[in-house]
Amino acid sequence: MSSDVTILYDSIRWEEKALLEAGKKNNINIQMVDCKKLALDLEKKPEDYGVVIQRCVSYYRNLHSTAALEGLGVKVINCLNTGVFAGNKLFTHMLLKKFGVPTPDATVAFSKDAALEALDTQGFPKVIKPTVGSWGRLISKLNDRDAAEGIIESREKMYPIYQIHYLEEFVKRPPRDIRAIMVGDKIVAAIYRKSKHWKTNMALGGEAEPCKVTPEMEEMCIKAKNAVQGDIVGVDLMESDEKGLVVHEVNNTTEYKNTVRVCEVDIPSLMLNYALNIEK
Ligand SMILES: Nc1ncnc2c1ncn2[C@@H]1O[C@H](COP(=O)(O)OP(=O)(O)OP(=O)(O)O)[C@@H](O)[C@H]1O
Repeated sequence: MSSDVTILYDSIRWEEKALLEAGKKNNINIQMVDCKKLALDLEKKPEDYGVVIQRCVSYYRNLHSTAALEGLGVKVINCLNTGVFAGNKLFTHMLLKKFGVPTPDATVAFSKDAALEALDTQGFPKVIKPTVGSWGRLISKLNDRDAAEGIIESREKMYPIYQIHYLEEFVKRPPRDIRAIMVGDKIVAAIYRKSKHWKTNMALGGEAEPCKVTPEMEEMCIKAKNAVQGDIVGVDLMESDEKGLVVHEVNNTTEYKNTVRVCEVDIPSLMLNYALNIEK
């Protein structure tokens, strides 16, 4: 079967089902491909993919299947560079700075001792994040040296990626952050993620409310998307008491279920139409 758009997934969430439904509704010829069942002959371009919308949850599967398909000449949204850049909080931080997008101040340290020394100098609280990860996992607030010592020591026993100690200023802000969904150069919808916990992720029990898009927010999100060379991304922002809006993350395989629910915008149709119209 040849298709106009391929949805590449490794687990079917609400978002992937919604893309399939939107394809039917808009008469777009789409196919769903389970990446776990895929074996790509790297010597031969697959004929029938059309534009691929990359939806794999697994970081490694996502990155490597994008690399293979893009290398074979298939257009993938988002591209490999976006997977690499947006998939890593340190890489994103450097690019946001380069493109003039306000972002929380950060320090990267390459050993426990160096991290603790930086914390002793800069003070507390700080937020420590794995450079690769999502849903708020393994992100901790370091309130004092005792907490920092324990958390950083346990990270030293984990996979090498967790030994890259990425430390952010703790941003004082209202008890919420913002997720803005960008399709091309437009924020198609945005939500506040409110929570009693300092981590406002939906996966950790945050609640969604519609957020009004301002020109300032849109301009900042376009820059953030371009910084990581993205097409369809979720930009996460905080309203810092000191600095105003700051971008803390760009998601290259963004979830949008709650944004659709509270904003009533047909994001899956907008995504498919964008994919169809993109220059191949
Ligand atoms: N520097 C910070 N200061 C204060 N709060 C922060 C800071 N960084 C993140 N947070 C809070 O912690 C939450 C998780 O952080 P972040 O978005 O970086 O993690 P994540 O694992 O990539 O989550 P997701 O993939 O769901 O966006 C944010 O939604 C925000 O509420």
